[in-house]
Amino acid sequence: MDAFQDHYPDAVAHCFGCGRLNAHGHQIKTVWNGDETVTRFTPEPYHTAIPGFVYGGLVASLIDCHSTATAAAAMYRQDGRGLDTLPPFRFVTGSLHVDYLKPTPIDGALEIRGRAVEIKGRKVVVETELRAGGVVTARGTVVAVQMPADFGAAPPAPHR
Ligand SMILES: CCCCCCCCCC(=O)SCCNC(=O)CCNC(=O)[C@H](O)C(C)(C)COP(=O)(O)OP(=O)(O)OC[C@H]1O[C@@H](n2cnc3c(N)ncnc32)[C@H](O)[C@@H]1OP(=O)(O)O
Repeated sequence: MDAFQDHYPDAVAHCFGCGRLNAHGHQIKTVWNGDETVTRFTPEPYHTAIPGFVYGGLVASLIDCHSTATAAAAMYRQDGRGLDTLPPFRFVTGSLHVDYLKPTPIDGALEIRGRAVEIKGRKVVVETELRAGGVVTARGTVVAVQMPADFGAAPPAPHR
């Protein structure tokens, strides 16, 4: 199944967390599962915080990009539009709140599930949980806001 991120226009496909055109990034892939959205991501050994456990910044990044993707998909769904129809919905993070409930083990796939709980104007609030081995280890709330027309007017920096 196509992921939401596979439909991001090239101009906004360079994000470190979710851009398919960022060779150094996480390139997460998110899909619908009923009313929820799901991303699966397997951390690498170098994503370590304390040996055996995932760096919290990675957890936040996964929740962030999963949630902005969920915001866009929820807006398309509300409008009854396909993910690649124009004009595209593009969301950036206005606010990212993460509660770290337990250490996240690094030795296996992580599952991130989210749900749009509010859609109002240009804003979508997304609640997201991250699980390791079926256990919720982090919970996030993201306020995603449709990207203003003048956002990201500069060309993307070249990747090295
Ligand atoms: C599809 C392609 C996407 C690819 C990229 C994925 C992105 C991945 C995640 C990121 O890393 S994005 C980069 C980090 N984020 C930023 O750099 C955003 C910087 N901030 C801004 O550009 C502006 O502050 C922002 C666009 C978020 C909001 O400014 P606006 O002037 O467009 O919003 P406005 O003030 O009109 O507020 C619209 C609604 O959002 C709400 N809002 C805005 N900022 C908020 C905030 N910080 N916290 C809570 N709510 C916020 C605001 O209250 C309001 O809600 P209500 O309609 O209910 O009143």
